[in-house]
Amino acid sequence: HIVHFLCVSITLFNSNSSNILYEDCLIDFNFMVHNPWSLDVLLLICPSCLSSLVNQLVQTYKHSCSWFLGPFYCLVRLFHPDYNKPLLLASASITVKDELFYGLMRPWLGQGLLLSNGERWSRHRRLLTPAFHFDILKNYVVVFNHSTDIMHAKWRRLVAAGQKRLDMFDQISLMTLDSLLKCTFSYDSQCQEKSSEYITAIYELSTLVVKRQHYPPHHWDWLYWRSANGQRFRKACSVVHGFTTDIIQKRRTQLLHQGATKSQCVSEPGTRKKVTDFIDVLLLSKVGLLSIQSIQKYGNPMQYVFSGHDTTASGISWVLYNLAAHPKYQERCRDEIDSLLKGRETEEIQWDDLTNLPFTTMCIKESLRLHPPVVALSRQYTKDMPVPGGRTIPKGTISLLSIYGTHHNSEIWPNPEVYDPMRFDPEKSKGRSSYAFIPFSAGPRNCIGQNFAMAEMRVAIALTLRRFRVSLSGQNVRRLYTLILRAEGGLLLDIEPHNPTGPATPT
Ligand code: HEM
Repeated sequence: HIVHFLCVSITLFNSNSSNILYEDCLIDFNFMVHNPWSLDVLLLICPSCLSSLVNQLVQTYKHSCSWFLGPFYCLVRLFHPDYNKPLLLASASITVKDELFYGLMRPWLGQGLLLSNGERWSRHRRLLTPAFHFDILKNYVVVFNHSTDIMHAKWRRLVAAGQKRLDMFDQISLMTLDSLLKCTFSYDSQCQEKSSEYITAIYELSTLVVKRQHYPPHHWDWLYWRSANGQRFRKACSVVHGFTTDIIQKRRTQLLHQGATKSQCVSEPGTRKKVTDFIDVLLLSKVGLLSIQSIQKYGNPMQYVFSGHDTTASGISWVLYNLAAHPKYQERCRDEIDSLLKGRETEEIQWDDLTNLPFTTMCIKESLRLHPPVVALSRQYTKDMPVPGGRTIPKGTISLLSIYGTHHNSEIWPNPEVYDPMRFDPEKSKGRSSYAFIPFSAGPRNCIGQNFAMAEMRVAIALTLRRFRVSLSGQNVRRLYTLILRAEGGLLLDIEPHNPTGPATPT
């Protein structure tokens, strides 16, 4: 690590050898020259410059390019569907999630689905797939409505108190955390109304992982665990792990008393049999009720909360931002939602309604293209990987599949910076590669929660537009690459209550 640290410094200070990576980050390069001993100069990836850096790279290299981080790491960055395809479709047995990017999350998230590889991953994925069955997801729509209602009640109180400018990320990530904890752990955290040690710990961990990622000396465990941040990380981990173990223990005892079996987990398609939730699917394996130790072998279940709440919150926040920036699309979505709910006694969005919001869904997809919550995937392969043009990515090379880059590639998406929901009109989508739009990744390691996320996004967007108008706050919004795509300084939007013609009060 020390050698790498020095080599990275040399690379950074030698502008000739770093012309690709730092073309767009010259501001930081100047900063480095003036502060040669500041450890901050080793911020390899300047989060707020990175999105424009990737834009620039995509414009120059339409398919792929490579980066050298010191002499040790060669990264291949891919931005084209034809290049993404063979890598995304590679079997799990030769695909490895590399440690440079994912390893830092391991002390928190353990060896679960998100971070495991090979046979362990396959077993785990088979175990969890039933937890995302449509018959289970259907029941979550009630929860999505309810969590959104709680958020809107809070917004109304804030507006009444004179505060109409809100940071969407703050508001929406609490809402998605609330609903995810209810859906996955049957746990009502009330996190939208009151703060808790556990919620604070989750926030702390997300922030500390990003800080560590951007500070190479802390990639070295020995140093990190002795640092103040390392100790904060350890403390937050023990709060989160203690919390989940407790919830699982309680649910396990309940199931034990009820004599529950696996057959109760998933209802038969089309029937209304008892449906248990995610934690039950995890606990009730085909060999019977799993022990806490066996559950932990599958990794900390907390990772589903992590993978699910911040990503969905980023997705919803950027949709609202794009609709605030394009009032005509906002109005068109609102008309669609108003006519869907017309004549109903309640404002609840139901499962069957989700397929009846075609324009709103196009707006959501276009936002996921322009502002994908997960900006890149990182992989290593245990075999040489052939890509188009007779080229090969040598085995072991870190391959960054740039979701952001692919979605901003002008070869695939003309005028990529323009927000145009009509790109997702079924007629216009014909003939487009399935690997051109990959917010949820693709292939065997795609996002297991994508239907969950799309359902929650549609419910939250529909109810928000039904009850509020959103407009830009006038603040300059700059994309910020962290573990997920955020906005520098928060995503501030102005909200104004809107009274639809139908019933105005949430159920
Ligand atoms: C808009 C919301 C979401 C987006 C954009 C998103 C995106 C992604 C992406 C790109 C991956 C691949 C990551 C990689 O290979 O490194 C992924 C994996 C995953 N996601 Fe999501 N996700 C979202 C919501 C959710 C939700 C709601 C859940 C759970 C409730 C979830 C659970 C997971 C899990 C467990 C994996 C690992 C799957 C595997 O490796 O087999 N995600 N997600």
